Amino acid sequence: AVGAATVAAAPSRGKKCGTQKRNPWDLKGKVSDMEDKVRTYQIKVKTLNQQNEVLQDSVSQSHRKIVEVEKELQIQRSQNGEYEMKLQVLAGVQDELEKVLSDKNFLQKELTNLEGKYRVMETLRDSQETELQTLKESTLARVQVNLRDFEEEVRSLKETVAQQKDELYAGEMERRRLHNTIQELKGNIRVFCRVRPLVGGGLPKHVQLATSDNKAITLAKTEESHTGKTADTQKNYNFSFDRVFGPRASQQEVFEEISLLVQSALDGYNVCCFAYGQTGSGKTYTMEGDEVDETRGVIPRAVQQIFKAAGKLGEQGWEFTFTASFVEIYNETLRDLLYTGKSSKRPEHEIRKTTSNEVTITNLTYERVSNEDQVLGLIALANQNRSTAQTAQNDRSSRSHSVFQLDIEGVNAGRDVKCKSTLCLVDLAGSERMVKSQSQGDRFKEMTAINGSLSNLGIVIAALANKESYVPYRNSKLTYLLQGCLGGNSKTLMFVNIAPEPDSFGETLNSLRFASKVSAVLFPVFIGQSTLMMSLH
Ligand SMILES: Nc1ncnc2c1ncn2[C@@H]1O[C@H](COP(=O)(O)OP(=O)(O)OP(=O)(O)O)[C@@H](O)[C@H]1O
Repeated sequence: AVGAATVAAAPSRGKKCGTQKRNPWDLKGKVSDMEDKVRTYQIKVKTLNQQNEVLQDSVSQSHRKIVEVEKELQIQRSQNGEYEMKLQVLAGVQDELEKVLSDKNFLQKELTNLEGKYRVMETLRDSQETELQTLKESTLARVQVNLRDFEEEVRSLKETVAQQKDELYAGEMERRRLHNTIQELKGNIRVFCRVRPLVGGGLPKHVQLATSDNKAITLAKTEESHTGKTADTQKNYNFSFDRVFGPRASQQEVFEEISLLVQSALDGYNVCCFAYGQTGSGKTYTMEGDEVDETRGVIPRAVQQIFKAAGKLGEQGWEFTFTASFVEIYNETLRDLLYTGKSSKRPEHEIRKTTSNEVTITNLTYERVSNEDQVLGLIALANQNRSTAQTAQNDRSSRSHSVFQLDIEGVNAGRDVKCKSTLCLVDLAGSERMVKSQSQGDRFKEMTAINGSLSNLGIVIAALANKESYVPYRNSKLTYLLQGCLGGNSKTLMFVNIAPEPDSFGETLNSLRFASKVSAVLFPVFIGQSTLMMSLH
């Protein structure tokens, strides 16, 4: 600003000079003008120089400033680069934030939506809870009333049930008493006769059965005239028993009679059933029968009845345990038919009496059973054991007694009563008499043993029926083993099985006579036929 003022002052002086006109001659004046001009110019130059310097100064200053500004610009530019990068990053962040924001908005909307729904649900729940509460209260009240009614009903039903149980128990006891009275009236010892069908079929000619009461049987023998001049005569042998079954009688029919005794076994009475008769007369068929349902014999049917009846008595509080054993008596020696061990290690057996006077056999298999199938399995095992012995000794089973025993123990804990009994089913050895010519050695020994034990059985039964003070149980293994099941309140049933073929006449007559002896000692008063029979001897 100072420079500019100085330069502005110079032209005003020059102008003044320029206005003064010099004469051409006035050289001096002219020189002085010139000098003035020079001085002015000099001043101008000086001023200009000064201005120049000032300007140069300011230019250099400006340069410096430019450098500085450029530097700053440089810095600024590099900062700008950084800023741009940051800006880019921030733009990315902004994008993300915007996305997040839009997500947030979406979620917010959803949330609002859900909150709305939740509120609706809450309202619904509240109303349902109120409804439920009301329902609960009313139902509870109703249920409580019903429950009280039910309790009352249950109490009265329980009383009725208890009363009916008492009545049922009294009824059951009365049934037992009556059943036993009937059995005793029928006789604690009974004899049934069963005629086997002819081997070739058809009806036997010399064996006639009474048609009226199923109790009489007539054995007829035609005797040829020795002289040939008189007509042949027919001799009739009449017998009567508690029941006679003809060749057509089914296993079911036969069992119906025995089933009453089987019931007695469950009622706590010992029951013993024998099959007596010559070899091939049908003893095993009667006692065991075949495997087919209709032809099953006494043992499987009795067992079936017992388990069925025990199940029914279970409803009245009775609990039963059953123990089965199966023993063979051959030549007065006992053999366990349920033995499953090595034959070389077969133990020996002895009949013993326990301290409570019960008969037991040492080393014998006593098998706990609870259903029919188990017993059938044991019968099969016994048959297997018998057939093994059979191969070693021909026809052995006919010459041995086989005794199946089922020990029955019943407890009625509620009534504090117990009952104990044994059901004994015996397939006796063939009863044929000794033929002297054939009976030697072992065979003679066998026959003696069989005849001995069978006749002793007759003697024991007779002694029991006559209520004799001494009963010779110990005279044979069979009666010693069975003494618990014979006598007292026990029920005894003897089957006499007979073969109807004419060539068996002698043995049949013999069997009928033996059975009649037993029958006769039992009913000497009632059965006239027995008296007739006795006279035949
Ligand atoms: N009532 C009957 N109905 C049909 N078949 C019978 C009858 N009784 C016996 N049998 C048949 O007669 C044959 C001989 O009977 P079973 O074996 O029962 O005689 P057993 O007296 O037991 O002879 P053993 O003393 O040899 O054992 C058998 O084949 C048997 O099936």
